[in-house]
Amino acid sequence: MTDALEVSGLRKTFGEVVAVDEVSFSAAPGRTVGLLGGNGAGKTTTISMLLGLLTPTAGSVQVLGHDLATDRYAVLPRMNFSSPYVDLPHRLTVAQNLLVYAELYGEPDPRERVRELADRLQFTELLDRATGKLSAGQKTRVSLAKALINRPEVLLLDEPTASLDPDTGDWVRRYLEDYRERTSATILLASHNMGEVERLCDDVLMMRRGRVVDRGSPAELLARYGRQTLEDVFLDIARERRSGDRLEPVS
Ligand SMILES: Nc1ncnc2c1ncn2[C@@H]1O[C@H](COP(=O)(O)OP(=O)(O)OP(=O)(O)O)[C@@H](O)[C@H]1O
Repeated sequence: MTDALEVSGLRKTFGEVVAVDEVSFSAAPGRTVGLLGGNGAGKTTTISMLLGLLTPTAGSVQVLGHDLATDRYAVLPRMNFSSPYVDLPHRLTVAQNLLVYAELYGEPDPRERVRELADRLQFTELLDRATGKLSAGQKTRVSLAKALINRPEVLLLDEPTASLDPDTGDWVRRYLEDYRERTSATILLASHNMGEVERLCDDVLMMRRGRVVDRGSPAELLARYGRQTLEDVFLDIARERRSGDRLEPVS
């Protein structure tokens, strides 16, 4: 079976700054891969290259069997993303913004698709509000609706529950689990929320200064570091102690 995502030797430099270095991983259809790392670790830069928004300095990205560098238009309609860093136009209402995307993706009945998503993600009462006047949490929900509008087979999520209160955050996580179950979508999730990563991800890549410094399923990582939570594993990696070139967990 072809992997839905296949990333090989990905590298991105901005002048002197090496933002992403030698990142390789793959994800089979239906799997969820987590990107974990502190501020500046390279998560957003990696996602931007997977979307074709940034051109890699080196390496390759295959999505659903297509090389993103040469064949991106074959695959962009089948993927989508949400990111707190991308703002929708403020003056348009939520419905107007989402309609633009529904039309762009060629939905046969764009208005019905927007109504359906607003209903599913429980923000029907926001449809006629100006997008710029929404709270951060409301924007996050609308951004998720935008990400799901074309029923993506590959979904890239940068901090999907940022700014959500715990109850709404939990609701979004359940929604994503349900979406994955219904569609077998492949999800790449960058998050600072360790509980979220532990719950949703089959595989986790731990990033530090642009590199993947450890990887495995949440259970494997917990066992390897002898920790109870991914948060503790994360702290071990963030406060690494090196022996030669080997990364050793801090006891
Ligand atoms: N356009 C740019 N020009 C110069 N440097 C950049 C640019 N974009 C990112 N960087 C640098 O690349 C590195 C990785 O940044 P990136 O945004 O990918 O990290 P991140 O893991 O998403 O961090 P955060 O958790 O804070 O969002 C950082 O050192 C950042 O300053």
